[in-house]
Amino acid sequence: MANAIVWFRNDLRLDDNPALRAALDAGLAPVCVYIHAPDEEGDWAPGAASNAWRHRSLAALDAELRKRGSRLRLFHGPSHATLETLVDTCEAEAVFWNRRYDPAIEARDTAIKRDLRESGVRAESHNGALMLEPWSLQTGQGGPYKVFTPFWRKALTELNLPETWEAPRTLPAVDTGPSGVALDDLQLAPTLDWDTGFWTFWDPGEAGAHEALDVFIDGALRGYRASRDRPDQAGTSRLSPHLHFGEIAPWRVVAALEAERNASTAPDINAYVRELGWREFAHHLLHHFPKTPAHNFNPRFERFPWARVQPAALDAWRQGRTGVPIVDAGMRELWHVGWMHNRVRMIVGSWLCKHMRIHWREGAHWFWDTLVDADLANNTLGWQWIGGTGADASPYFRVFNPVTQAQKFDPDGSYIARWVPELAELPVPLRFSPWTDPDLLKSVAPDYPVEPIVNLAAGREAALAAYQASR
Ligand SMILES: Cc1cc2nc3c(=O)[nH]c(=O)nc-3n(C[C@H](O)[C@H](O)[C@H](O)COP(=O)(O)OP(=O)(O)OC[C@H]3O[C@@H](n4cnc5c(N)ncnc54)[C@H](O)[C@@H]3O)c2cc1C
Repeated sequence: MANAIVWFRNDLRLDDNPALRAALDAGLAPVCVYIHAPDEEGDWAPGAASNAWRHRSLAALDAELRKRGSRLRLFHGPSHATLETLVDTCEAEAVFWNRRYDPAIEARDTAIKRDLRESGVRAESHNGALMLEPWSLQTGQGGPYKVFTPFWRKALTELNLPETWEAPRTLPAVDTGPSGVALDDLQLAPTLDWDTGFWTFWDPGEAGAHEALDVFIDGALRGYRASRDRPDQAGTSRLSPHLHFGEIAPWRVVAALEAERNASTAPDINAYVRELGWREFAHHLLHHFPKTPAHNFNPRFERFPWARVQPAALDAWRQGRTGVPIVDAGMRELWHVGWMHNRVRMIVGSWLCKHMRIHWREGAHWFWDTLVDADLANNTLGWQWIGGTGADASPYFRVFNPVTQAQKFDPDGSYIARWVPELAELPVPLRFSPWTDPDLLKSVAPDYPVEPIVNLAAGREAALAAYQASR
């Protein structure tokens, strides 16, 4: 049996893995490799939380491969040269991989594919991450979509999801070629154990992804439409890091949900699939507007008077010490868990970009380093949306009031009490705005800021004035 390199990247799974399947369908024995090359990711080398996740996910993938008689070989980049060496030393006829869509990676992969083909090697990339390729939909005028609703309406008419595919129970063992380096040599795991809190919440790897999906289907799916906005409840699937690392295919998620469809679950399933649609839209935008991770989608914001960054104020936001409980709860959840509820991502983002008037890029970079689901397409869309600078965005003049947001989405203050425990002794209404009773606040939580770092009303007015001035 001849060999093929299967180059794993953000597709750290065996089931529903089109590249692995292509190698097997071609009658080739897969040599499974992962190449660590963060300097090839342009300005967006993976952050610390992402690396911590990847370390465990690679270990899980290797364990799954070994159960089947194969193994994962790990290498340091550069990717191009490493693949060429592997083709020679493993006597491989072909290289298969699943596509990634980050601009720097797309450019790199295009060059690698061209060069491999020119040297007579079969080089093939597949879609392992999305329900629709980012370039597959066009507006009536022939351009990219910039608004989600028409994009998704069109996408629903074009969706043709693949059947799910189970990887074989055994895979050929290939002995030729280098065995690679040890996982620890990639230095992905943190040297200080700041991530210990993560692993009570998460189980990286394909089995963990399947488990998270099962938990969601047995629990939060029913009622998702309403509870997805409630950070005080386990109302969402928490599949985002699993989807980002490709530990589960989106079409497997949809197939599992569709199996539950009936008159009562249909609204929740439709709402969930629509959220997956935002993920598709984010990749569509990133593909067509590759500069948006660093530049405002809406060019008029190039003139916007963002505030000069005060390091102490930015640190207060990052560390959850702004004096606004729902903002601080979100930022502390992020630090402890590597994840934050979507509603709270919007609240902390609005606070940063509007009340503090700090450029959304600062927020995007902090999320990039601290989120286990950090994803260039989704993070860019999320920050440009909440910053008001994006394609289909919340307008800049819509300034979230963090007190009314907390009252609405954390009505008994339990999310705040969980992540800002020093405020748990306060009566519920005061947990939303503790500065309104400074004496009680000082007696209950002497170390908590007595007032917000930006006055709510004044910050809102200043943001709106800056917006007006830049029009
Ligand atoms: C400022 C900001 C930054 C964000 N950064 C990221 C990021 O780096 N990575 C990331 O995956 N998501 C990001 N999001 C989107 C969203 O917050 C997360 O996808 C969601 O909270 C993940 O939780 P879940 O899996 O339980 O979501 P669920 O509600 O269970 O949704 C299911 C899946 O749909 C997708 N999805 C849901 N909402 C969105 C959305 N608004 N945009 C794109 N895809 C979505 C995700 O893949 C998610 O796993 C960001 C949102 C904001 C406002």
